[in-house]
This record gives sequence, C-alpha cells and structure tokens, in this order.
Amino acid sequence: MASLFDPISIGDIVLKNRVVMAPLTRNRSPQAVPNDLNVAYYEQRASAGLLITEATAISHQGQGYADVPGLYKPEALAGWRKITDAVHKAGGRIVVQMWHVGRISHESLQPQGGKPVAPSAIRAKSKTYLINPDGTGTFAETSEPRALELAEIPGIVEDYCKAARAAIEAGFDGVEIHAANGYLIDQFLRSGSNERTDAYGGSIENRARFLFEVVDAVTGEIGAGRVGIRISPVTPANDAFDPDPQPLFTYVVEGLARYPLAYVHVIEGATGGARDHQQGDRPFDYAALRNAYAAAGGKAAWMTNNGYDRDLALRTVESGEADLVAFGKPFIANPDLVRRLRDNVALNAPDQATFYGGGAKGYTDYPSLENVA
Ligand SMILES: C=C(C(=O)O)c1ccccc1
Repeated sequence: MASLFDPISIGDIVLKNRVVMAPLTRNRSPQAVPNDLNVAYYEQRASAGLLITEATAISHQGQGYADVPGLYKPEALAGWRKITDAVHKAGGRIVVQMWHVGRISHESLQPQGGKPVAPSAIRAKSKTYLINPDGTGTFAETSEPRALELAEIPGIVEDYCKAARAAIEAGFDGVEIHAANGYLIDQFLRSGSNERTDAYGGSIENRARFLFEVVDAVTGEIGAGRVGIRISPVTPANDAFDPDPQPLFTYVVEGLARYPLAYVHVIEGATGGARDHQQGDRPFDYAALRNAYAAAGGKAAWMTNNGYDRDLALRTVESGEADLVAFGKPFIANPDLVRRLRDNVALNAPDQATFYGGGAKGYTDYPSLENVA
C-alpha cells in the first residue's frame, strides 16, 4: 500500500514523494520573463515531490494574462534556467505547464493588438488580468476571438513542439500539456466552444484531434516519459462547457493510453470549486475514467487535484485511487507543505488578496516551520 510520502517514478522522472505543487498563476513575471523573485518562490517549495510551474505561454499568441511567464523569449529561457538550477540544487523536480490560452485573452495582449484565436468565434464569458498604466492590476472581459483558419493549426502545434524543446534545454525535468480549464486545447474538446465543421469539429474524434496532434508532436520531440497532461472533464472555468463529458474524456484517456506518458493530471469538479460540480445530466465518474485508461493499456501515473485536504490525500493514495495528489492554494501559503502534511502540522491560510500580481507579499513571505520560533 503506497503512502503520499513514498517515492515514485513517473515516466523518466524520479520523485522523492507524491505531493505535487499544482500550476498556480501568480502574475509576477513582467514581460513574460521569470525573475529572481520567481526563483525564490520555486526554490522555497522544492521539497514537493514535483513542482508544476504556473501556466506558461508557448508563444506571444498564447499569452492571455499580463505578467505571466513564457517559453518563447531567450531572456525567459535564461530566467527559467535559474529556476530549474535552484530547484534541482534544493533536491526538487520541476516541469513547466505549456499553455495556449486561445480565446481567454485580450486584444491588448495579442501580437499587433489582434483578436485572440479560438476554434470558433465564440466569446467566452470570462475575464483576464491586465496591468493598468499606473501599474495596478485589473481584471477585464476577454476579447471576441476569431476562428482559426485550418492552415494556422499546424503552426500552433509546432509552437508546442518548440516550447517543449526549449523547456528541456532550460533544465526542466519535463512538461505538462495544459489541456484543461477552458484554454485552447479544451476549447477544441468542448462542444460549447467548438462549432467547427471541418476535421477539428463535430464528432468527439474531431474535437480531440488537436489535443492528439499536440501530444504526438511533443512526445515525439522530447520523449513521452517527460510529458504529462492536465484535463478538467467538468470544470466550468473560462466558460468551458460540454453536455456529455464522460464519453468525451473516455475517448481522450483511451487515446492517451497509446503514449507512455509520465502522468495524467485530472482536476475533479470545478477548478478551485466544488469537487462534485456536474456538467450534463449525470455525475462524472472519475473511477470509470481511470479504469478506461487502464483498460486501454495506459500505465502513466494518475494525478488528482482540487480541494484535497490531508486526510483525503492520504486515503486517495493509500487506496490506489491515485498515485499522486496536486495541491494548489495550500502550496501558496505553505512552502514546506510536505513537512506539514507529514507531521500533521497546521497550515498557514492563503491570502486571496495577493494571489495575482504584486511582489514578495503573499508570494515569498509565508513562514516555514523552521521560521517559526
Ligand atoms: C492558468 C490558469 C488555469 O489553469 O486555471 C489560471 C489563470 C489565471 C488565474 C487562475 C488560473
């Protein structure tokens, strides 16, 4: 029977425990370039079995929020190298979450101030984060997107490929493909955001086509053993919706089973919200999803996320329902979360007011147990 604190190998990556820091957008990398404050933040949390970075744009077009990092500028890759070196020196392992936001963007953030791109020209009822002229942050309505031309899609797949190669060269142990939370890949998957009538729309097979083109390209470029993928079957985040998610995501995981991936990362319920959130007329069956993956030959580690506390995380790994558990907000406020979970010590409460934007306050100033007298 495995414990949350046991080592595990996920693909080509060996982890010292099964406690994962979930991707957390913090909007503290101006010009999309990671900085020394970001180094301190990740280094502080290197006792995690695995750090998954905040969502990181694969291209300028893939950028949807102000001050999030990217993988498409040389100076950004130099910044990431400092982070991966610091995390490795502290004994950690780190993968970067590769992100294209699709329609969850704003014209002011897009190349030449153009429209964000999406499978279809359907505006999301969502917001993004901008920086005002005075330097303060603000949330703004996402812009009306334009539908991608068929001929544009291979170029975006290539952008994922280039970003994956750049990530490995920047010292990352691997990458996570962001296929969750209503961003570009998820926009293709969900019928609420994909009204295409070509080979990328309509049937489940067609709506999943882009996802598998990205998985195929990225695993071909850096090896499947360094690739994870994040999905969110029923999240309403960023106006994501599909009326029948079970067959859709069963098809997705059965396809993923063809690749010897490092892990599959599943957000259960509404991202950052109710674990029992439902889309469609029946509750989503996560056990059935994993069984379908295994039945199709899938052997990658199974990582779960959303609203886990210590007891649920311990039970979930001990029961074998999941191999790893990812924690988001608890890692914001507890750089030494692993020790606190292991020793059953009270957690610092996160300060929501400093989640997005700003500096060290609410970012690198949370106390570790060793700081506490
Ligand atoms: C990348 C995000 C995600 O995956 O939900 C995100 C972006 C902005 C705020 C919170 C989360």
